[in-house]
Amino acid sequence: MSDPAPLELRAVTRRFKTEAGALEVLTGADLTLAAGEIVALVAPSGTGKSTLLHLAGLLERPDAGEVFFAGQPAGTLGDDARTAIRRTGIGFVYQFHHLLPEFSALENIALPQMAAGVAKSAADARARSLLADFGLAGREAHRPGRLSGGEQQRVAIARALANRPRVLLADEPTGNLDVGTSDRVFAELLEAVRGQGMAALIATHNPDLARRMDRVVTLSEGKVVAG
Ligand SMILES: Nc1ncnc2c1ncn2[C@@H]1O[C@H](COP(=O)(O)OP(=O)(O)OP(=O)(O)O)[C@@H](O)[C@H]1O
Repeated sequence: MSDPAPLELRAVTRRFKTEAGALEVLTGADLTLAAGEIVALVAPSGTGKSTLLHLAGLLERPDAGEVFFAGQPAGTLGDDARTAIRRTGIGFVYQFHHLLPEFSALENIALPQMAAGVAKSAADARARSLLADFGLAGREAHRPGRLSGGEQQRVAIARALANRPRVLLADEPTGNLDVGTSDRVFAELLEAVRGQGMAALIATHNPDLARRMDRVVTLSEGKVVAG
């Protein structure tokens, strides 16, 4: 039998209570990420991209349907087991870097590894190597406030890759950068994801960036369809 997909959302539904009544944002949406596949999620504002990423990242539970992580139905797991998967199996990159301002670039990348049980010396070595990969050798001791926007986002990407997750989820990962910087940082992100053989789901409003991925999907009436 072939290995299970790194990530599969099967018939997931998510509804919210609003003043106007119940809003069903996802209505039985299906999406499978094959091993090593990089999928772009391009859909108009408010159609449920972040909601889908929150379900995929085990940050929220669907109201119906199931999310499978490496074949395991995540709905059957308790919060501690889901947190453990989030910590080591899934990397997250957001539009705004969300780095810890009081810690150095190196510490921001080493800390999530140590939280996952890696010894400090090994975590520091991996952080140094990732910073070098992203052209940031020499910036190890800088706090985020002393880095440019592009550099901050590179550190955030390096942090997401630090535990060698199977799956990367990103919500407008370069949406906060100017066009030229966004282009370069995005290329580096794709190269790193491909280099590690990870599967990725990346939401973007930028059609040029979407075209560089393996497949484009969109959201229509609460379902995932080809983009
Ligand atoms: N916690 C919540 N409570 C109520 N409504 C919510 C909640 N989260 C999201 N929504 C609603 O669900 C819909 C989809 O939101 P979501 O953030 O997933 O959209 P999006 O496609 O990511 O939008 P954008 O591109 O603007 O970030 C929106 O109408 C939003 O107002």
